[in-house]
Amino acid sequence: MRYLLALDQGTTSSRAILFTLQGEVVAVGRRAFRQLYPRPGLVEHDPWEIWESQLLAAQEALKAAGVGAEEVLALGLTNQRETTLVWDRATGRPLYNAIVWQDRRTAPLCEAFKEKGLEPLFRERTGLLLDPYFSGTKLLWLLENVPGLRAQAERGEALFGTVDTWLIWSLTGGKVHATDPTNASRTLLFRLDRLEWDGELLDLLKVPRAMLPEVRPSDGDFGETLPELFGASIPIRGVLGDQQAALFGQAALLAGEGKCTYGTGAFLLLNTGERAIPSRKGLLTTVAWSLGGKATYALEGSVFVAGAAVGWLKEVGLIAESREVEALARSVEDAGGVYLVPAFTGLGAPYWDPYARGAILGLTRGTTRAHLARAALEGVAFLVADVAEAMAEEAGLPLEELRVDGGMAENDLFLQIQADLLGRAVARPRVTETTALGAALMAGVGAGALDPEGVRRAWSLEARFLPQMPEDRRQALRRGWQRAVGRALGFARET
Ligand SMILES: Nc1ncnc2c1ncn2[C@@H]1O[C@H](COP(=O)(O)OP(=O)(O)O)[C@@H](O)[C@H]1O
Ligand SMILES: O=P(O)(O)OC[C@H](O)CO
Repeated sequence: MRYLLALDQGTTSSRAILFTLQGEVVAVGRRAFRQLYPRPGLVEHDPWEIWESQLLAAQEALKAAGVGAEEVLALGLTNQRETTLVWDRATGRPLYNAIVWQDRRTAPLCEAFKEKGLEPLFRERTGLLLDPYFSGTKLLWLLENVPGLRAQAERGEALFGTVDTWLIWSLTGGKVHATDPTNASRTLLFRLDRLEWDGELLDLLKVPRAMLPEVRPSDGDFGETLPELFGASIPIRGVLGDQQAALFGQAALLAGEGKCTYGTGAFLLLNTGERAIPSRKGLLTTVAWSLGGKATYALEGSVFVAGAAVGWLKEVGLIAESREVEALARSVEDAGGVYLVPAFTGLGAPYWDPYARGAILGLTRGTTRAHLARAALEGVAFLVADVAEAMAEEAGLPLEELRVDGGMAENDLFLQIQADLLGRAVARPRVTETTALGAALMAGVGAGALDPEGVRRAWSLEARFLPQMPEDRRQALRRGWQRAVGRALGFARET
């Protein structure tokens, strides 16, 4: 029993990593799946593709390591959050595509709730805002638009889940319908202080209670995988949302410690300990994890587009591969006065405008591909700097150093830009798959083989980026950025 298996179901790929109990990577499996964009602003995944890609990735990791399932102590599961699924209890058949966290279709629904003055109630109970990002209005949309779904849900025949719940259901062959508080805390249906579904919010969003999963602690018992999947059954002992898993995997275990993960989006989380700190500056209050039923909270700044901006550069043919962006952006000293606001799916923290759209400003005849590439990297770094500033003011806990991970954190130039625009050090650990590491370590804790100190021991520094930009230059750039954001806000409202 020497291994922990992490399943990391992300927005663009499903990964599985086999770790030793000390948090060393043994083998990796990875499968991409399709992104479905039925109309501008809509983003869906096929639930079967989520499941199949995740299963194949896990089988691939075990095979690559030459390790049998009976040697795996426990499985930890982590996932893209908020993405909303519904399926049939009897057959396990999905009743619609998964509506992805980036999807903006419920902007009008959110607006209607806001007009009724309900945002303060949602904010106080759930720590969230009324934005299409979260599961609650996506589920309401499904209940109102999928023929027959509401009646099925009321009879307990249709189930709701975020991606963790869908995968636990699939892994256990439909025996377990459960989630954990970190995932539940992203639905707009869950009370932060009591760690339970909120009856009043369920009524407002007209969600039948019978379709909701049971909420178990992040280090709880989530059943066992079907033996035929991996050759023997593996206990599922850790479940948490991917950003919270990265916070755990970055060993940000104490209040005042934080991290930013740059995957498809960028998510800055600050551990606030036992205190759930309400935000007035566009941050979210969320559950970091619950260990043995005791919750640790976090403040979160959610930036919807990070690596996805680099993905877009690829789609429009400016680069052939994501990693090429670094050399291209490095070939110029600065962005030449160009600002790229990556509001492709609206803006999240701290602006929260589902009608914002991407914008490129400051173009001249001298603007080159390289300037655009650099402006894309800077746009992400500016948004994270906006979030970090709000966070420092609100929590009264200034981040001394930002721990970073995720696909985009492989890019040294980007991390230097981030340190410069933040005016703070940025630290990259040796294991950058911290999301998977966090899930594996949580499973180790759930299985009784590790304590949180073991998590701290698993972290080590690989590189540190120190701010080098003069303060007056930083301020001037950030003022230019604010002007550019002002132009992007509200752009899609008319359409
Ligand atoms: N060298 C790089 N520079 C900038 N962005 C990169 C680089 N390598 C990968 N990315 C971006 O990182 C993202 C993938 O990161 P990952 O952590 O795997 O995301 P997710 O978990 O959201 O699927 C992609 O959007 C990709 O464009
Ligand atoms: O798939 P990622 O890593 O971009 O994470 C997605 C977030 O969980 C969305 O809230």
